[in-house]
Amino acid sequence: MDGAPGAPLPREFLDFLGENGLDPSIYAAGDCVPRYVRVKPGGESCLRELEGELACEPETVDWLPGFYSLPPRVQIAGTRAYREGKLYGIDAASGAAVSALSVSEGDHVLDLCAAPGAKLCMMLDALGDLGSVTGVDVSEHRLAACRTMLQKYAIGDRCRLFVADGTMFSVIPARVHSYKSCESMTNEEVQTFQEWTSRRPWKERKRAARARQSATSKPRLGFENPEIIFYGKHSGVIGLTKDDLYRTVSDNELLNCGYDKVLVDAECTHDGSIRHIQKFEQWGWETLQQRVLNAERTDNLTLLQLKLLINGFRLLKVGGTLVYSTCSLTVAQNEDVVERFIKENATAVLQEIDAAASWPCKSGRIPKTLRFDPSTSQTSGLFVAKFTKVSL
Ligand SMILES: C[S@@+](CC[C@H](N)C(=O)[O-])C[C@H]1O[C@@H](n2cnc3c(N)ncnc32)[C@H](O)[C@@H]1O
Repeated sequence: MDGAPGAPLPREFLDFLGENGLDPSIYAAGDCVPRYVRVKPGGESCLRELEGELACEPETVDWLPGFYSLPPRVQIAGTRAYREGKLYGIDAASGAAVSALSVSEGDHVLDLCAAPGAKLCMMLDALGDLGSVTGVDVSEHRLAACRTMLQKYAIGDRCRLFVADGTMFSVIPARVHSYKSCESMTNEEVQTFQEWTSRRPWKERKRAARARQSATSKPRLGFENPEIIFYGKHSGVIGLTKDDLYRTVSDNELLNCGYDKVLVDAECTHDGSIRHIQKFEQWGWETLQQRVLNAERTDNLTLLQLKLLINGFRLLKVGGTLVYSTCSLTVAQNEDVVERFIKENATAVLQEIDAAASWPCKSGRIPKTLRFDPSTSQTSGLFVAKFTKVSL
């Protein structure tokens, strides 16, 4: 298989699609899927300038407010609007997954697989002047990129970021801490979190370096202690003690004080992402075998996806909303995971995504779940399921 652009997909990948009941023709749209950008609320004036710089007109995405489509091969990184943090690249199907969560002012939101963070940025914009977003990712360097994004787009005020295993993460929402912190603040001896700065005091940097060193000698997955790597001014962290921040509550208490909204945008084989698949033309098709097609990896992934979904749901309050999404189109990583999850979680109920009536997607194998496929949606491939937690 040569690496020429537009080269046919390799036999192994076609076999993978066949085994998973996927029609290879959905990839035929690959070269025509537009590039999407989201303009930050209030930044729409940059569109005229963008049109001049890119010599093409950004087209409004009718079904998704704030989104614009551009020709597939346009590069936005050199534009002024991008450099000045007025827009960022995010696929429209990803935007739909966030939209399905219906984040509103005052919500306390958990993003359990947050990095590199385009969806997290979109959720922060929806928060307004109240609430918080807690971003979690197991990959420190990917989450550091997410922190850079928050700083670039100046939207991190109500956000906190934890390097942690999402299958075990247990930090409670910011509103629960703030109640407790009033009591703990009376003891001046207790060390509390100060305003976040990238320039940490020498002692703290030394401690973090020691922690990092010992972490590299242990496998990262399975670690139990989350590490906070960023918190904004109004994220509810300042003034807390470490004990307060990392205080856990029982599963029963979580029913009342859990997160209002949870996004589980789970790690997956990325086979629905046409741009991701195209990258293997440069990386070499043999790496596709290891990173996408390997059956053992897929089995481990489906287990990871289920565990992430179960833990995300555990941290959701009664009446709250959880969205599960992947950029794989295989049934094993989507409907099968959803089915197993519902079977084991009696309080989880699938919800209709009302806004989807105008979206260019199809129903998944399970009613109320959705599939965006590149050929019909003109977006990257994505699966979305929305749940609520009912009390029994
Ligand atoms: C599909 S990406 C998330 C994309 C992200 N939501 C966005 O919009 O930019 C999946 C992420 O899951 C993370 N991940 C993998 N295993 C994890 C785990 N056990 N806990 C938390 N995050 C995990 C990966 O590091 C990766 O960043």
